Amino acid sequence: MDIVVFGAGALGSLVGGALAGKHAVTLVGRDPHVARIREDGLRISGELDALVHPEATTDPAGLVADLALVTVKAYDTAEAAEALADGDVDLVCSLQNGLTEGTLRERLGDRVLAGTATYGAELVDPGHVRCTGLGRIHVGELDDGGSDRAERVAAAFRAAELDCEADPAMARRRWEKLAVNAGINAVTALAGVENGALAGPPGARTAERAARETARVARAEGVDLTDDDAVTALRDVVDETAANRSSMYQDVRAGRRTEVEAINGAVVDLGRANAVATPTNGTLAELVRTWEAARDLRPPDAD
Ligand SMILES: NC(=O)C1=CN([C@@H]2O[C@H](COP(=O)(O)OP(=O)(O)OC[C@H]3O[C@@H](n4cnc5c(N)ncnc54)[C@H](OP(=O)(O)O)[C@@H]3O)[C@@H](O)[C@H]2O)C=CC1
Ligand SMILES: CC(C)(CO)C(=O)C(=O)O
Repeated sequence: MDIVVFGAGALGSLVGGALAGKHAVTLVGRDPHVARIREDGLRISGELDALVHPEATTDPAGLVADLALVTVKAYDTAEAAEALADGDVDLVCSLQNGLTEGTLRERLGDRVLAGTATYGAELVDPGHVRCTGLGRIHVGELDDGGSDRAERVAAAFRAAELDCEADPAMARRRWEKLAVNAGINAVTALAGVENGALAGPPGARTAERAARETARVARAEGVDLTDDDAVTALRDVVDETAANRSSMYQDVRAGRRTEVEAINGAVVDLGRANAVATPTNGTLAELVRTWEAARDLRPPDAD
């Protein structure tokens, strides 16, 4: 399968590098990371160990592939969609956090599949990505149901020894992941703690309130996700990734813009549209925005 990975940062390099052992992979990213890959290959360390030689480019124009994986940060999704629309890709699958598939579908139509990833990845140096935790990738149709094309994508991932399955209930899966991220990411980023610090009070209280709010918004959107489902998923991830720093914590430590708008901000926006109160997500979003604003990391049109 010819695969383009659009956004060869941490997650894109890990997944794209793993796929490169079995498929023709092109990573689309930035220098110096791309330049190093072209010179010496891509080193994968940590829970996975490989040296692979995928194609790599900084030029997003004219991409041709059977499958394009989208692994840019949520706030770069529209730009990724625009670049892919100018190319010739049969299928597009997001592995991003946040409900980004709508933005992709607006520009790319029904070529877009939904996806979630719980592998942990950190970019160590140009040309070197570390797998900080094994996880699972789920792919499927945005509006649920079985899907031959999702099965083909999952089989291609499994052929490269990635843990992946096609999920006929991706709407629930995406909202469950959003509830987990709404609970973990902002709390760990603001408190400066690893995920395991949310295993008990006081952190667990805030995280679980945010997850429950997200489940209520999911149900208002027609997705069958109970409060208990959301809290159980949160607790499972806290346990499984206890030593991990969440991606938002990593962004804060690095002084980078976060994905708060696609996570807690999205819960608040969709809650407002459905008359569902989301006070905890609202407070978490405002606190992260305050941190971003103090460092001039907010987009120009942000309030
Ligand atoms: N890292 C992880 O463990 C996990 C990440 N995720 C999700 O996956 C997504 C990606 O996360 P992560 O890999 O950590 O983020 P990174 O910032 O490491 O990777 C994104 C990369 O895409 C690049 N990029 C953005 N736009 C373009 C463009 N137009 N052309 C070329 N390159 C571009 C970025 O470059 P630049 O910064 O210079 O714009 C960056 O290198 C996020 O939604 C995240 O929440 C989900 C699960 C786990
Ligand atoms: C599941 C979790 C919280 C693991 O850290 C994640 O997806 C992230 O850090 O963005």
